[in-house]
Amino acid sequence: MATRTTESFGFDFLSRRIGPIGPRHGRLPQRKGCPFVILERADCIASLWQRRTYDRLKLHLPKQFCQLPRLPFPAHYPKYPTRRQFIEYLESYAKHFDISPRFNQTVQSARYDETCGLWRVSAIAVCGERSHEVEYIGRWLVAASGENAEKVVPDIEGLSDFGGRVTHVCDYKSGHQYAGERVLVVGSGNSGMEVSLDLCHHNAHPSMVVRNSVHVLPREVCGKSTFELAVLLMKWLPLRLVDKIMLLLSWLVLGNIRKYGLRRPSIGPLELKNTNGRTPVLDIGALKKIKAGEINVVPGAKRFLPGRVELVDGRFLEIDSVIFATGYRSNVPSWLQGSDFFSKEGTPKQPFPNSWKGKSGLYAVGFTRRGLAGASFDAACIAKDIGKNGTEPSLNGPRFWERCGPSAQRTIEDDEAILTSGNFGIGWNICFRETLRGPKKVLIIVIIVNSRQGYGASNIITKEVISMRILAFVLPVGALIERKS
Ligand SMILES: NC(=O)C1=CN([C@@H]2O[C@H](COP(=O)(O)OP(=O)(O)OC[C@H]3O[C@@H](n4cnc5c(N)ncnc54)[C@H](OP(=O)(O)O)[C@@H]3O)[C@@H](O)[C@H]2O)C=CC1
Ligand SMILES: O=C(O)C(=O)Cc1c[nH]c2ccccc12
Repeated sequence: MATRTTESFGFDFLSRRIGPIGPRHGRLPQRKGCPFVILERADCIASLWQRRTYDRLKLHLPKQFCQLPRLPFPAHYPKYPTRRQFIEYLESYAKHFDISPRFNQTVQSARYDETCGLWRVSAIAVCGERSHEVEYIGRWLVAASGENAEKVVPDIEGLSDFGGRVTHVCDYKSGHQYAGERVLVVGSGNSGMEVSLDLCHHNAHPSMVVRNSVHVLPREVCGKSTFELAVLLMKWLPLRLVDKIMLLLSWLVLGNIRKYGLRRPSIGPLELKNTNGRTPVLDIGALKKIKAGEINVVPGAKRFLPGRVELVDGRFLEIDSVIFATGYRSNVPSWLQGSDFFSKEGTPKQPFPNSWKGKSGLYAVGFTRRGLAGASFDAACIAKDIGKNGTEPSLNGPRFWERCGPSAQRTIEDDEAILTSGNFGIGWNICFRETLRGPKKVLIIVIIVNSRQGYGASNIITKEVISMRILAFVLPVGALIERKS
């Protein structure tokens, strides 16, 4: 039978994806002595990197911009680690710091319970054929489900009639399966460019849809990373001047890209990244293939027909397959309830660098469109903030939670419903829960007391509740939870 389990935590760290961001922010509070739990919907860490990236992928920023705090990449790693190396690094990171996410747990909802001043998170835990609901209760909630939680596939007319293979780039592994095929790659971000290049390497014939302006920068100028150069120049020069230098260098290395169907945006690459979040393409060889005519640049796709596509300029292209490299989106709005901290697109409304802290103990890590370095910044701010609260005298820290032991865990039938809850003042709260077991209704009262009063206090409260003449089954300190003062 499906059951529901409730667990209480002094500190909850919730993540639905343990990419580079999960272990990172899991690590920091641990150092501060805060217990936490990381929820992960996949069955492994770094699931995006393990399952949703192609074989040939390498980091396109130098490794020093992609490492997590307190454990650098191994010295023997190359400047641009491969996908495999990056995954191994993340796995060793989790192992080194003893970070064990709870896998196969998908958060359904998270909401702040005003009454007890705590976050309530409901997750579906899958174990083989069985699944059950788990409720986590905690004082803090960190949204770390990422900017790339779900793939974006545009709804283009006629796609269902196309008849050929249709894939999103997150399911693309290599061009091996596309040898000899005419492939339409929709999208010209870093994924679209790199997949088109990989297709060329496998003797496929890609046409890449570029519907908009795009900044293409060489990954390196004279053996030096363009990104690193930009970071360096930003220390002394204003953003717009750095952008001008980047564009000049790009022109020197790549030439005029306009004649290949690639228009540059009117705003410079770094300014555009800062204002719109659009990442410039860091070219690792696709441009050469475009110049050689091996990657055919085409305008927007208007509609699909069996075996072909009609472009917005009225041309028709015969194609065998379609790969959507049309990006990803956040899924925070689908599970975070009652908070106006996130926009409907699922990213914090406050811009960087103030996007990591919401109200009532809500935090966000990794939504700043600043790659791994941005997530690192958020994580450090959050850990520091929680660490500050954690040393308040009203809080007992992790020892309290250890003392709670098994009493902090209970299992209730899944047809239980929260009936009501009330704040009874003087440092404790009571939540009434109703459980329907067959025809009989049982009222369960979960007592939430200030931890410092311990079990003794909860007994007193229990007696008081009973003396209030409520017909009740009192759960023995079902959820002893630190009350937010
Ligand atoms: N080696 C590496 O390190 C790599 C890193 N990345 C990173 O991963 C992240 C995701 O990149 P990516 O997957 O490229 O996604 P992006 O969101 O960066 O790019 C999506 C692309 O799809 C286009 N697009 C969206 N909808 C349509 C449509 N209906 N018709 C035509 N084009 C469309 C967009 O065009 P428009 O601009 O008009 O919206 C854009 O060019 C980025 O941060 C990127 O830098 C990705 C690949 C490799
Ligand atoms: O990969 C991303 O989305 C990033 O935010 C980091 C990043 C990758 N390439 C860049 C080029 C310019 C500025 C940031 C990045």
